[in-house]
Amino acid sequence: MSALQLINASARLGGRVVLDGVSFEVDAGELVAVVGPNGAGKSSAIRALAGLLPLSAGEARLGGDSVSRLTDRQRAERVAYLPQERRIAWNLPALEVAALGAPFLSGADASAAALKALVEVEADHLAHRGVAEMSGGERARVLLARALATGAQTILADEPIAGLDPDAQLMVLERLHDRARSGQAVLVTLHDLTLAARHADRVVVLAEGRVVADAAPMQAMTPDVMTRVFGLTARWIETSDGPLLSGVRYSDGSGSGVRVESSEL
Ligand SMILES: Nc1ncnc2c1ncn2[C@@H]1O[C@H](COP(=O)(O)OP(=O)(O)OP(=O)(O)O)[C@@H](O)[C@H]1O
Repeated sequence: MSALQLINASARLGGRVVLDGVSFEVDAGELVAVVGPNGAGKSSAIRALAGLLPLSAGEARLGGDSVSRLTDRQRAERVAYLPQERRIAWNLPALEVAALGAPFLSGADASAAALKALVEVEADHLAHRGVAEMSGGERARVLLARALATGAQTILADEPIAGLDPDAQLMVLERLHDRARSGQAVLVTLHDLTLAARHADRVVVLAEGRVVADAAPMQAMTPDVMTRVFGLTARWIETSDGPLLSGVRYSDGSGSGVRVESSEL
């Protein structure tokens, strides 16, 4: 039984189809990355699995049970959700914010779990600082610590490395990888395709609310898929640090028009 599953999931927002028959699953012990262009439906898929986006058809399952039939408490016990939005309403110290991730523990145990999670994301030096007085990247680490403090079987992290410096990006992916290796199921959305290739066990490519590919990274993000989904002519370069994606954007988005820019992705 998979830790999480979307089965033919469809959803609409504001009258638009945002998920259109999406199916994929993540097993315990796996780190799976969802990639795709802006608006592809990545956050919608994560929100559906967290029980925050109702489906018009199909099913989202956590631990084999339909998310729609779980109580709020059961969902909170089974899933840690790191939203893309990093706003925190109150200027609480980081330790207290991280402790919110462990609501089923008593005060001292919750604080211990929170501190452990802050250490894990190398943010324990921020433990007593108010989150409103932090940089965006520092706050991102605190919110990741809050998600890790839950100890839930499944971690859903929506763009967990956005806005982080390069060292912190690698650190966060390594921590999530560690969590997968210790038996949790981890689903992340990523825009950095090179990091997705290096850190994910599997990559799900979404475009316009549909799954275009679901396979090991190099099988999922083929040059053909890069062209069809991202409008890039892309090639993977093998380096001693792992694969590196080099892409060229063409002005007509087809991968075959006028070359306008070259970049490392
Ligand atoms: N509250 C909303 N009301 C209406 N449409 C929405 C709403 N939120 C998102 N959408 C639309 O749903 C589609 C999917 O959005 P989603 O946030 O899932 O994409 P995404 O792949 O996560 O994008 P990004 O990479 O930009 O974060 C987009 O077309 C978006 O405009």
